[in-house]
Amino acid sequence: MENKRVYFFDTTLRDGEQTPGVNLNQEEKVEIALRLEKLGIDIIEAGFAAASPGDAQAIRAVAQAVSKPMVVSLARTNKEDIDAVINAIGDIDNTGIHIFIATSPIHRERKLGLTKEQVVAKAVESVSYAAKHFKHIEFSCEDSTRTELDFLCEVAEKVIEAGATVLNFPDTVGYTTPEEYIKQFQYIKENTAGIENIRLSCHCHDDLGLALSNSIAAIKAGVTQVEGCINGIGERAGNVALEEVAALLETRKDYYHKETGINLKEVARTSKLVSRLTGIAIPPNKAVIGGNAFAHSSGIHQDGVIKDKSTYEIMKPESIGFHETKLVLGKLSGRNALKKRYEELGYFVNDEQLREVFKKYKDLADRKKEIFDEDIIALLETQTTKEKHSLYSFKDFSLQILTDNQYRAFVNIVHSDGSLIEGVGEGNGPIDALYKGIDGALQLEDTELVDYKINSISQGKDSIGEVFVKVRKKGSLFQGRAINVDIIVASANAYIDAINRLKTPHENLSKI
Ligand SMILES: CC(=O)SCCNC(=O)CCNC(=O)[C@H](O)C(C)(C)COP(=O)(O)OP(=O)(O)OC[C@H]1O[C@@H](n2cnc3c(N)ncnc32)[C@H](O)[C@@H]1OP(=O)(O)O
Ligand SMILES: CC(C)C(=O)C(=O)O
Ligand SMILES: [Mg+2]
Repeated sequence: MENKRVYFFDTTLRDGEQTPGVNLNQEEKVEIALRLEKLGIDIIEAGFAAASPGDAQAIRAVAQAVSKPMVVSLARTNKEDIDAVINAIGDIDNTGIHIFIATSPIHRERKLGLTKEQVVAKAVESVSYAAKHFKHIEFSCEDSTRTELDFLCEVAEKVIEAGATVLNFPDTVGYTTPEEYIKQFQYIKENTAGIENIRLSCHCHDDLGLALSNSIAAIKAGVTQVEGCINGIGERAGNVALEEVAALLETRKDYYHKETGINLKEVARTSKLVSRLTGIAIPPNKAVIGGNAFAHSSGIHQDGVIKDKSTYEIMKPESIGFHETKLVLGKLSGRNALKKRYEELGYFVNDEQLREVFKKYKDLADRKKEIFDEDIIALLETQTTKEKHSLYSFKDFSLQILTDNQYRAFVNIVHSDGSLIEGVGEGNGPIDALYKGIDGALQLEDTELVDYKINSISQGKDSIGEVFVKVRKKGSLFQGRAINVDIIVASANAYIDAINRLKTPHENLSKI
């Protein structure tokens, strides 16, 4: 009967630590291991005991800290490395060893300087020695995918005889293809005596972006253990991301018919922890765990998701521990997404308001990369303010630089009856010139600007500027407010907003 259970072997603490720049101390390894236990990982490779006394201690600490997963350490085919593992964890229950040697011609000849016979001899000798101390012995033929198939079978057969219980055939340099990897496993299964009693394992690197495809191909070929790292970290382009394998087997259970021990709800938490402790950021577009994995930004997709999430989501964000689907507002969003976001923020807009605010929204989105909640609230608030006070509206302006700080502004304002009013003003800086131009256009002789404030409403250098002004006329104060990505336009609109209020006296701020 086909074996349905796929065992998850996590090597975040060993191959993951081989990510350039990553260095995990004992406490960090234990913290990650405890999280991996919650995730439901079957085997944790906690390090390489011979690498340093600190790593040996960390492996021991991990083995003492977790109770369910088996803990193993990597070792080369020499007595010193194996002794380092025995000393680190040999006395702790539920531990094992992972011994490897490269088998490909390039590694044998150029790296190890060993013949095929010598490689076999080292493999057999080390496995036999380790078998005196461990029941669980994984053996890996490093660079298996560039190794002669018959030689792989020969090594496999000999280490099985010597006591290996798991055989791993790594695609060390991310070289194989799914079809080729399947054929490799089929060949090994058909031509290696004793292989039927052995757990077969795959270990895929992502140099050509095929780590997931190759791992899943291996599983299709009958492999029952998959090795990888959380967030796909690891040597060079990294290892297969285990969360991707788990999500794939779960989401396409209808196709693969496999069982795992993985609790997918722990994926997001585990991924964040590994990212934080390794310092390796998760790219936003990363499958399953990226910040955009459950974010929708285009109007047609957002509309579909509002109507039924399954239109564009094949997994539920909650099922892997994320909070919710995100509709990201931007240039490509439509009315339905904007309306929904307003509702979520507690603003209920009618169709007419939505039509009007949507025009402004698109205008803003053309100029601004990211639209934040503050932006759209501000759009709505100026919209409703404008609906109330609209005697004058600002049309446009142009500026001339005269000398140093001296500017001349040409201002066009539209009266509610449709007539155009022009004004020219000179001042100290662009805003002063602009305001003098507005004063000139509207003949505001007895008004005085008493306050001017500018804030950035949202985030980023293209954020919206919010301008507040206070204008005094005959002892009364009138406030104006406006927003725009262009702070000069915001300044003009805020001033005209105050003037509009001034022309409707019951809206004044205070009597002084
Ligand atoms: C595919 C993989 O990811 S394999 C795991 C890779 N991980 C690591 O290397 C991290 C930990 N490594 C280390 O800390 C160090 O490399 C150590 C402590 C293990 C060894 O350090 P050193 O003794 O200084 O050797 P160095 O790293 O320079 O060279 C590796 C040696 O191991 C030999 N070697 C490599 N693989 C094996 C193997 N599987 N079995 C036996 N010998 C091996 C190499 O031929 C080389 O031998 P040489 O010194 O006789 O030329
Ligand atoms: C040690 C082995 C399993 C390895 O990491 C590889 O071959 O990539
Ligand atoms: Mg590796």
